[in-house]
Amino acid sequence: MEASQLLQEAIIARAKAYVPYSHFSVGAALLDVDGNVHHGCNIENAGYSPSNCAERTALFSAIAQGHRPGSFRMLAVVGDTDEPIAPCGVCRQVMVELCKPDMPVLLANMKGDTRMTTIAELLPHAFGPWNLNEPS
Ligand SMILES: O=c1ccn([C@H]2C[C@H](O)[C@@H](CO)O2)c(=O)[nH]1
Ligand SMILES: [Zn+2]
Repeated sequence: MEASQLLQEAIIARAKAYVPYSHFSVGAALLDVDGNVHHGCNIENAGYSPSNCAERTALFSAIAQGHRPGSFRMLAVVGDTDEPIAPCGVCRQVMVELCKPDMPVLLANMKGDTRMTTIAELLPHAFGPWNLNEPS
C-alpha cells in the first residue's frame, strides 16, 4: 500500500475522533505486515488526562488484535494543523516501544502538506526496552 493511500485511511479514521473538549480531531492509520490497516482516532475524557491520542489508539488496537511489536510497516497521522502534525511525546515513546526505529511515519495536515519521517527521527536517543536489565 502506498503512503498516500494510508493517509486517506488516516483521514477516514479522523472522522471517528471523540473530541468534545479540544474539538481537535486527529486520525491515524497503521499498516501491518499483512497489508491491513488499523484506524486510530483521539478519544477524549471529562477527566482530561485519560484522553488517548490517535496514534496510540491505532497502535494499541493493532496489538490487541494480535499483531506483534516491531511487525508494523508504516504509520500515517493527520490533523488540521498549519504544518504536518507533530505527535506528542507520549505517543513517540509508545512508537519506540512498538515499532522498529526505521519504520516510516507520514505526518500530514488537512491542506495536503506532508512530512515523511521515521520513529528514530521522531524520538532520538530514546529510552527503550533495550535499556532495562533483564531479571536474572
Ligand atoms: O499528534 C497528536 C496530537 C494531539 N492529539 C490529540 C490529543 C488531544 O485529544 C487533542 C488536542 O491535543 O489532540 C492526537 O491525538 N495526536
Ligand atoms: Zn499523542
